[in-house]
Amino acid sequence: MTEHPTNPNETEAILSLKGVSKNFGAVSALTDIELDIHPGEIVALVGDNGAGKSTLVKILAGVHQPTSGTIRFEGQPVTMNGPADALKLGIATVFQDLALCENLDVVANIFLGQEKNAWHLDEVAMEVRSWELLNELAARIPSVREPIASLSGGQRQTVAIARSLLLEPKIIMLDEPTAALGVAQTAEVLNLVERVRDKGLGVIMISHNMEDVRAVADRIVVLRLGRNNGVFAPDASNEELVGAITGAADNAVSRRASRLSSSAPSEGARP
Ligand SMILES: Nc1ncnc2c1ncn2[C@@H]1O[C@H](COP(=O)(O)OP(=O)(O)OP(=O)(O)O)[C@@H](O)[C@H]1O
Repeated sequence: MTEHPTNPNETEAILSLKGVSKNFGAVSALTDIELDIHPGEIVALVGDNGAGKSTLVKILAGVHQPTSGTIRFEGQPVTMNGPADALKLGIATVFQDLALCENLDVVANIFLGQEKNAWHLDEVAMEVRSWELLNELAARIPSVREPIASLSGGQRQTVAIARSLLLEPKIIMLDEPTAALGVAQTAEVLNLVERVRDKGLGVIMISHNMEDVRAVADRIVVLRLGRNNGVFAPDASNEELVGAITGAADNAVSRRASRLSSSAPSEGARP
């Protein structure tokens, strides 16, 4: 893992959640979530199916509104009534489906949804900006005039990430960016995620792949049944992470946790 320039603990959080809950009717999808994201850090959000990861990402993307709790952006409490509000604040999201148009080329996809932008119809300016964004990510795209249909899974993810950087966000959320990618493409996308972090953005990455998470994350935040269930350093063992994710009652993880709770705080799990 590359060294990053700022120590998250010394910088103010860009995004800070306190006591965020979300109910869908009688279903409590999230309860009292606490989460801080600092500039220049990758926070992995992990949890089993139904743990609340997507709900949390949708709240931060402005798709859902929390039932209660406070979201602060750069210290100010904010309300996001829709995805446009999140984008305007500087929170970009790359959803798992990527939302790319197969038949359009890379430039058109990067500028998709920017129809009202002054430069939208300036083909040369758009192409130049597309190359800039891709070069910043050191992305390997053969031509920005290729239709998306001819690109690999990793290249598509790259285009979707480049597009999310167009509006110069401060936070980027990536939902399973390496799902369904092969080994080499996964490595390439993880390098890309690190470059986004090294630009000083706060990155939230949802993943089910603990190897990927440990490879790039600065902190691993576990959700279980809609609640915070521990924050781990990337050197946490698989056993610790799986224990927190599944809540396995009698295993090395729970025994370690009870041992730790009766002694001094440790560097490892902080449930
Ligand atoms: N629109 C909705 N209406 C009702 N319940 C919902 C809605 N969205 C999510 N839920 C419920 O909220 C809980 C959390 O779901 P969520 O999709 O956020 O979990 P997840 O961690 O993203 O799971 P997965 O890894 O399977 O995507 C689940 O019990 C789910 O059924």
